[in-house]
Parts: sequence; structure tokens; C-alpha cells
Amino acid sequence: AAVRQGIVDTVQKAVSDPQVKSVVICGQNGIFCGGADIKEFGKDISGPPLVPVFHAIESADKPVVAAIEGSALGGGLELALFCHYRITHSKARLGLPEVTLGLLPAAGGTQRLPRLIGVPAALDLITTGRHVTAAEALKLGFVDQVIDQNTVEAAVKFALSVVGQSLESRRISTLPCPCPDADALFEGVMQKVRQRARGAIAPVTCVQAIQAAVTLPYAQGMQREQELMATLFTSAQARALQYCFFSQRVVSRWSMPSGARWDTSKPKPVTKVAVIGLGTMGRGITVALAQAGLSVVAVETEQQQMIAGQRAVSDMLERAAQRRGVSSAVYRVRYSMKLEAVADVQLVIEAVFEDMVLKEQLFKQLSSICKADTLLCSNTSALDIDHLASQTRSPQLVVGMHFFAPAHVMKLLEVVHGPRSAPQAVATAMELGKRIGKVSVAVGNCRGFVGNRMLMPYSQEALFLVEEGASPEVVDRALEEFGFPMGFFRMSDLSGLDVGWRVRKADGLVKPGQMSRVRQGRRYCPLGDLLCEQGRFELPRGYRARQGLVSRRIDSKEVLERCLYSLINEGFRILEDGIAAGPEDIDMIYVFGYGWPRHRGGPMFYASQVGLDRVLQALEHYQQLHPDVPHLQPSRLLRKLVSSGSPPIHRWKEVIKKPHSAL
Ligand SMILES: CCC/C=C/C(=O)SCCNC(=O)CCNC(=O)[C@H](O)C(C)(C)COP(=O)([O-])OP(=O)([O-])OC[C@H]1O[C@@H](n2cnc3c(N)ncnc32)[C@H](O)[C@@H]1OP(=O)([O-])[O-]
Repeated sequence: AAVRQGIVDTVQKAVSDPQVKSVVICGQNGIFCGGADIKEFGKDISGPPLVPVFHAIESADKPVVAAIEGSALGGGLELALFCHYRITHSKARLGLPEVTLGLLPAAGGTQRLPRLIGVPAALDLITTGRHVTAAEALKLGFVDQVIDQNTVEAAVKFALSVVGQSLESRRISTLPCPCPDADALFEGVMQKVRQRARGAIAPVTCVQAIQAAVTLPYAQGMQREQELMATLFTSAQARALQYCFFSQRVVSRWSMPSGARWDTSKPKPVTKVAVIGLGTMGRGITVALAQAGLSVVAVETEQQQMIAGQRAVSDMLERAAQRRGVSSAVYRVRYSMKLEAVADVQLVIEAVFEDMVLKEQLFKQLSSICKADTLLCSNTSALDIDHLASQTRSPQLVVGMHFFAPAHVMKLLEVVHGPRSAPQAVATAMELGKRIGKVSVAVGNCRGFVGNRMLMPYSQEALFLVEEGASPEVVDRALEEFGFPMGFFRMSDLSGLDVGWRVRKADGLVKPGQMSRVRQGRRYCPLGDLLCEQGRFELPRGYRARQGLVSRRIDSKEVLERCLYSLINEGFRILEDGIAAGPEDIDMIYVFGYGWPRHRGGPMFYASQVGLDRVLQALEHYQQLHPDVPHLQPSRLLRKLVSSGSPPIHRWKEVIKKPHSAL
């Protein structure tokens, strides 16, 4: 509000003062403007509206120049688009990211950008919200000059040089918005955007607003932009997306049950890392590290795997370099078939086959080969980090670094601390994650950590629903309509049905040829095992007949409630156990690692939006119907939150207070 007031006061003064011949607008401390303060959204916004004063800038009869350094994003770029000229530093980033916050650029962005750079380019920038470099902005035509020197000085010089020149062609509101074949273009774009949006409303609304720039005169288009913004501004999706914006930053401020924290634990410098194992995960991790400028020693003891791995890593690095127009990082990776090659690295990431005996042996060997202060990390997705730590001479230097496939693409990294992990080891792994562009979330050590632990009840419910009569397609459709990129069955099929089968076998759950539906004292669905055993698709119908199960019609409401609420219920247990520090950590794990639709904020945020009492009631209802399914038993924390009046999510921590820690 203070900035808005400042802009209004200063612009009025500058425009009306006859002594002022030209004007430069700049930001402080090397940043032009990051846009509206997102914290003000959702409340009553005070201070003056900006659009009228922006129009006063455009209609001024003296040149107004934007000097853009750092960022010009959202409302910041819109302000610059009202200026007559834009001079930009080469390192600046520009964009209209409102769509990522569930909004649209409502200070004229949807009406003015297409007039300046054409409809197709504006559609791309506004519906994706992507940030562009100064060079791309120049190429697209929405900045006038890109410079490497002092931007404000250059802008002042330029502003003085154009005094007295006509400003007619510089007023974007007066430009036409030509769009040949508009109907066909918008139809095609709308279809593509809807598909990509997976239920998010903002991208679709952005397209509608840009369409208004083509079909309506400027003033009416501005009006339409306001009307469309009003439908988004207070929407649940906007709240969810804005929650994600802040949560993504909150998770970097990690803490451990011991009280160790991000701001009191200093990471160790890391320049050289070893990756053990060149399977799918090891390859992706090697690529991610090399691309971030680290030296990597990649070790693989099996010759064929080494040859294939080396080729795959080099290909990925070459292709990425070509795409980005930079030189390839291939030279940063050294390969070896001997474990001794890791002797001088500062950090090791083990990514061998998911087999505890193999890993135990490897950690013992690493502990004797590496320097005493080398951090030993495991990419295990579920195994006990503390047990691995106990194989080494310095268990405090062992942490989990759980990547998600493909590891050079997926943004999530779970950093798993065992009870003996030193805060500095956690800080170092978190810092390394940040350096390679991951959203890193610190979590405690338990079976499956946070993400995979919550996936267990979710996947079991999906199978139970098929036993009871739903087809796999019905389950997947409900989940995909909710916004997941893939339903449970498509996802399992893609990642390989045998992956889960192997884990179930290791857990002693698989009994070949047996149909019993109770294992280890609880309900169990052997359908997945039968599929794998027979190497073919076992029709659920035949299976149900043999089990004597009577099929019933199952609607998408039940699919969602049973799959999602059981997953959420496990999330509450994780909070209760102190495995995750807060709901934001769980939500970011699900948004960045498991395809949870961002516009629904993550499972815990979703529960808060649905209403905790409704989640509790539904769980109680299903638990009564399925008393043999322990994961439907509502968690203590969920009950406690409901009996405390279901406080908003940012106040849950007050109810959790002193979590009982499993660590
Ligand atoms: C009618 C007009 C309609 C207009 C709509 C808009 O403009 S919509 C807006 C369109 N604009 C956007 O969507 C831009 C969103 N922002 C960004 O993309 C990036 O923050 C950045 C590129 C500006 C700086 O990246 P970086 O890596 O250098 O730094 P960092 O990311 O770590 O942030 C540092 C701190 O600043 C905080 N904070 C940042 N921005 C905002 C904000 N707008 N608001 C509030 N807070 C904001 C951030 O939370 C963090 O706080 P913490 O955790 O320290 O307490």
C-alpha cells in the first residue's frame, strides 16, 4: 500500500510540474519491481488503485522511461508497459507470473501485452507465467534496449534525449490488436491450455481475457479484464497457489526435532561428489550435479551398466547443453569401476539397487575408503537411514537424499535425517539440493519417509476399490479429474508393477498362488501380485467371482475420499510423529514429487479447505464399513484439531505443539 501511494503521489507531481521535462521510474537496490505484495491478497486491500495513475503515465505529454534492473514481474511489468520506453539491464528477468498464483495480470497486462508483441507470444507468456531474460524480452519486442551498464544512468540519459519527440506510437492503448484467424487460434489454444491446466481455472481465464483484447475496444477490454479477475481473486485455487508460493520458501527454513535449525547450522562446502550406481536414478543424479557445476565421480562396478550409463549421461548432458545454448558439462564427470575412486570426494550419493544387504556392505566399504569427514548419503526411497548409518564409523555424517525419477527433472528432494544425523550434515544436503535446483524438504527417518509412507494407504485404497467393484479406469479417471497427471493404476503400470511387488515380497506379504485377503492381520489385496505372477492382466471380474466378492457401483466421490483422505490421514500421523516439521513440508513433497495438483495446494492444505470435520466424518464412516483397514482409523492429531475448532493451517503447529517424536 505504501509503494502504491508513493507511485501515485510522485507520478502526479512529476506529470504536472512544468519544470520536469522527462521522467525515469526505477526501483531501489537493483530491483525494479516484483509485482503486488502477495501477502496483501485475500484481505481488504488498502491504498489507492493503480490503473488510473498508470493511465496518467501513458497519457503524459513528456516521456516516461522504465529503468528495469533485477525483476519486473506481474504488476511491476505492467507498470513498465504503461511507460513510453523500457531500458533493461541484461541480467533482469521479466514476466507476468500471475497465473501461477491463480490470477491474471489485471493492471492491463492481458490487454496491452498482445497489442505490443502479438497475440500468440502474449498467450504463451501470460498462460504459462514464465519469466524471460532481458534478451528474450528484447527479441519479443517488449523492451527497447538491453544494456550492461548502470541502467538508471542510461535511462536518464535516454529520457533526456527524447524530450520533445512524439509519443503517439509509444502509447500501447492506442495500438491495434490484429489477430488473423482469431477463432481458430483461440479454439486451438483453449484446448491445449485446458489439457495442460488439469482443472486449474486461471490459465483458462487468462485466455478469455486475451481474447477480449482482440474482440473489444481497449476500454471495454480493460473492463472485461477486471470482471474476469474478480472471478479469480477470491477463489479457492488462488488461495491454494499463493499458499504454495510461500510454502515453497518455508520448507527451506528446516528444523529437526532436536531443535537444530537452518539458521544455526552451517553447511560444509561441497565441490566434488561421487555417485555410486549408474542405473536410472544414478544417471539422473549425475546429470543434475554436473549441470550445476559440480565435479562428479560416477562409479559402476558392472561393465555393461557402466557402458550404457556413461552413454546415457553424456547424451543427456549434450542435449541439455544444446537446448540451453551453453557448453556441455560432460567433462565434469569422471567414470570408474572401482570404489576407491571416491576417496577424495566431500560427499557420496549411493544409488544402487534397493537391497539392504547390498547397501549395508557398500556403506561399510565407503566408510573405510572415504575421508573421515565425507558425508555419506543414500538415495533409498524407504530403507532405514539409521541402520545404514550404523554400518559406518561416523553415523552422524549419514543422511538420506531421496531423489524422484527422472532425477535431473523432478524438483523434489527429501533430505532424510536419522536420529544420529548431525545438523551440519542435514544443512549440507539441503544446500546441495538448492544448488542443483531442487525444492529440498527435510524429513525424519521412517518407513517410506513422508512421500512413500503416505502413498501406501492411497495405493491400498485404490486396490480395495477395484475389489469392491470399481474398474481401474474408474479409479484413475476420478484421480485424474481431481488433477493428478496420472491415476494410481496408470502410474504403477508406468513405473513397473514389479517395483511394488518386490517391496511387498521383501515385507513377507506375497504368498505365491494364494488368494487370502488378510495378511499380517489386516486387509490385503493380492490382485497386484497375481498380475505379476502370471505376467499378464488378471481381470478383476474373474478375481472377484473367485473371491465371492459382490461388485457394487462406486462413484468418483468415494474413490477420492478413500484414496485421498487415507493419504491425508497418514499425513496427520507423520505430523504427530514429528517426521515432518509442518504441513507445508508434506504439501511441497506432494506438489513437487507426486503430481498433486498445485492449484489444490497439497494434501494437508486440501484437507483444511474441505474442512477437517468433514475429513474426520468421512474417515469414521469408511472405518465403520471397513473395520479391517487400520489406515482408515482417524489419527489422533486429526481428532485433536477438530476438537480444537479446526484452526487454519498456519495455526496447526500450536495444536501439535510438542510432537511425540519417533526419532
Ligand atoms: C492489480 C495488479 C495485479 C498484480 C498482481 C501481481 O503483481 S501478482 C505478483 C506477481 N509477482 C510474482 O509472482 C513474483 C514472485 N516473486 C518471485 O518470483 C521471486 O521472489 C523474485 C524473482 C522476485 C525474487 O526471487 P529470489 O530468489 O531473489 O527471492 P525469494 O523468492 O526467496 O523471495 C525473497 C522474499 O520475498 C518474498 N516475496 C517475493 N515476491 C513477493 C511478492 N510478490 N509478494 C510478497 N512477498 C514476496 C518471498 O516470500 C521471500 O520472503 P521470505 O521467504 O524471505 O520471508
